[in-house]
Amino acid sequence: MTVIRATDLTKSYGRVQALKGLSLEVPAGTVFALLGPNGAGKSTTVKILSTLSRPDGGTAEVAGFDVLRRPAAVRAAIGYVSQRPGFDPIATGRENLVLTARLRGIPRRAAAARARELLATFDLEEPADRQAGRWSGGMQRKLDVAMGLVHAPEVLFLDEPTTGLDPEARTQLWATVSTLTRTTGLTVVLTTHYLDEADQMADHLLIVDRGQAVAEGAPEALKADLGGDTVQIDLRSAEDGGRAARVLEALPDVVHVRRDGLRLRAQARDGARVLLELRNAGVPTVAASVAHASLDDVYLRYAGRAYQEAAA
Ligand SMILES: Nc1ncnc2c1ncn2[C@@H]1O[C@H](COP(=O)(O)OP(=O)(O)OP(=O)(O)O)[C@@H](O)[C@H]1O
Repeated sequence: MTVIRATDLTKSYGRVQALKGLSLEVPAGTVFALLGPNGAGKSTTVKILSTLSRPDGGTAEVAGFDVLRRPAAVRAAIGYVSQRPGFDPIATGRENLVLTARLRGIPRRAAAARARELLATFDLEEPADRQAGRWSGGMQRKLDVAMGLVHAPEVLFLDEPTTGLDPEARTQLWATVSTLTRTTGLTVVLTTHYLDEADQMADHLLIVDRGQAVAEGAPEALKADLGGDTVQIDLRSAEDGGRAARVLEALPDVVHVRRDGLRLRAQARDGARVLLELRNAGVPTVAASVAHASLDDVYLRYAGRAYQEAAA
């Protein structure tokens, strides 16, 4: 079942075209990640889907409601956790949750019960009655996510949920979110510029570059589509580079041979065999490595530039 469907979304801010016709479909009960470098258009997409911003063109439906015609119904069906903290630092964690629930129209007693339940789910019972402003960054982030879940939404939007968190807090948040989707059927849509986060968390991934979707699928499938191993070879001279490229291009099962100065990269079904063929052809190498294809390789293949380069 599809819980979000967006078609051909466009959005400009003055002369900046943030979205140039982006479409997506999110299956219910999954973690769906929008991955891309800063400025790719991820936040703009999430803001449109959560009714915080209007598209210039295109359509979007969330939980069966059109975002432009039924914004109130969409808002009732979703939770939204922005990049910036949303809790009141002077109030305790419990007070923040109860207040959020009351603002959502939940009666007093039920609000207190929901707060208790969420504090337990997010392992926040210990600091619950201390001011949230004094909590650790990881705890505060969990509180923000818990506040987004107070009214038990169908869909939870998380904009860059782990930016600024230490590795342990990130891992904890990933674990909690994936448990939630498995146990409650919640659909999570998150944006991230971390390749490892997208790789580990997402059931389904949409790679966004310059306002457009460039690739889509399960992380494992996207990597597998590249054809197995990534081979990287460093050569001594441009002449050796040319020879090596010719050897690689003549091999079956080797694709996307790219030269970058004295470095050669290619996708191969059997990376070790490629290195052997190069040795048999007598091409000397300075260094060589074989690794499973990563999301970095997926990005390079579909966006046509390295992820680091795009992020810079
Ligand atoms: N309110 C705004 N006014 C002007 N330009 C904007 C505004 N919001 C976004 N933009 C521009 O639109 C483009 C897409 O921005 P968006 O925030 O959607 O990207 P992003 O992929 O979410 O990146 P980030 O992680 O930096 O938020 C960028 O060029 C950005 O500078």
